[in-house]
Amino acid sequence: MVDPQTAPDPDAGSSPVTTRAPEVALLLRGLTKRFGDTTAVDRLDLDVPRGSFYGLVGPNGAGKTTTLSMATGLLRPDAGTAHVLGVDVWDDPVAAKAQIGILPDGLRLFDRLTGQQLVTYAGLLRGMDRELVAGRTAELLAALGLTDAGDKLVIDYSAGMTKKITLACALVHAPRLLVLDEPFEAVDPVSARTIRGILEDFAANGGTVVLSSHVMDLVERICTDVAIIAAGVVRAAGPLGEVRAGASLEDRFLDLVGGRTTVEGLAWLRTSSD
Ligand SMILES: Nc1ncnc2c1ncn2[C@@H]1O[C@H](COP(=O)(O)OP(=O)(O)OP(=O)(O)O)[C@@H](O)[C@H]1O
Repeated sequence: MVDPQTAPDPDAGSSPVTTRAPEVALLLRGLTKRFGDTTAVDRLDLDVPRGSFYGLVGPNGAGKTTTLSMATGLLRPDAGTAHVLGVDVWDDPVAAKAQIGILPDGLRLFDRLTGQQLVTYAGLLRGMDRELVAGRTAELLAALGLTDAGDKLVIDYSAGMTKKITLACALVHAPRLLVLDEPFEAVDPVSARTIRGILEDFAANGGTVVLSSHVMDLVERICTDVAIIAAGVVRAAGPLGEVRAGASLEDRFLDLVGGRTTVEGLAWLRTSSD
C-alpha cells in the first residue's frame, strides 16, 4: 500500500501531501464524465474521511453511479482523479482495487455459478488462499442467511438474495473501503438489519463505507457524513448534522435539488371522477 502521508496531491503537482491525505479514504478531485451531450459528472470534488459511513444521495440521473464507477476503477473519467487511501485509482488500479470492495449497481454476475461458487470465485480472483476463501465464504453465507441457498444457482436467486451474495463477494477479501450502490434495495427488513450490523461493525473497526441510496430515513439513521449530488455536482457535503442544518435530510435534499413539484393534471387517475 502506498503511504497516504507521502501520496501525491492531485492539486499540488508532484509535491507530497503533508496534512490532508492520511485521514481521507476516498479523495475525488475534478471528476468529470460526459456521455455525448450529457455531462453526467461535472468537476466533482469529494473527501470521504477514513472510518466514516458516507451516504451519497441525489435524484435519479444525478450521477451517483457514474461517480462511484469512476472512483472504483470501473469507468475511466474524462478528467479528474480518484485516490483510495492515497493510491491513484487510475495510475495504479491493482493496488487501489486491493483496498476496495464494490457492490455495483446492475453489473452482470456469473449467475450460472452457485452462491457459494460465486463468492469463492471472487476470493480466488483476489489471489486469496483456497482454504481461507472457503472459511470466509461459509462465514459470509451464514451471516447473510444464505447458507441454505449456497448450493443454488445465483440466476435463481431473488433480487434481495442477489444483492446479499454480491455483498459477500465485495467483503470476502477484507477491503478497507466498501463502495456500495444501493445496498439495501430489494432487501427485506431482517436482512437489512443484518447488513447494517455488518457494515457498522466494519466502519467501527477502521473500515470506510460509501453508499448511495434514495432512502433518506435510512441515510439519516446510519450515515455519519453525506453528500447531496444533483446534475453531476456536489450541492452539499460533510458531517450529517452540518448538511441537514437543523432540517430533515429530505427537506434539505428537496431545498437543494429543487424537486418540489405540485402534481396537477392526471385527473383521469382519480377514481372519484368516474
Ligand atoms: N452508459 C451511459 N451512456 C449514456 N448515458 C449514461 C450512461 N450512464 C449514465 N448515463 C447518464 O448519465 C447521467 C447520470 O447517470 P447515473 O446512472 O450516474 O445517475 P444516478 O444518480 O446513479 O441515477 P439513479 O439514482 O437513477 O440510479 C444520466 O443522465 C444518465 O442518463
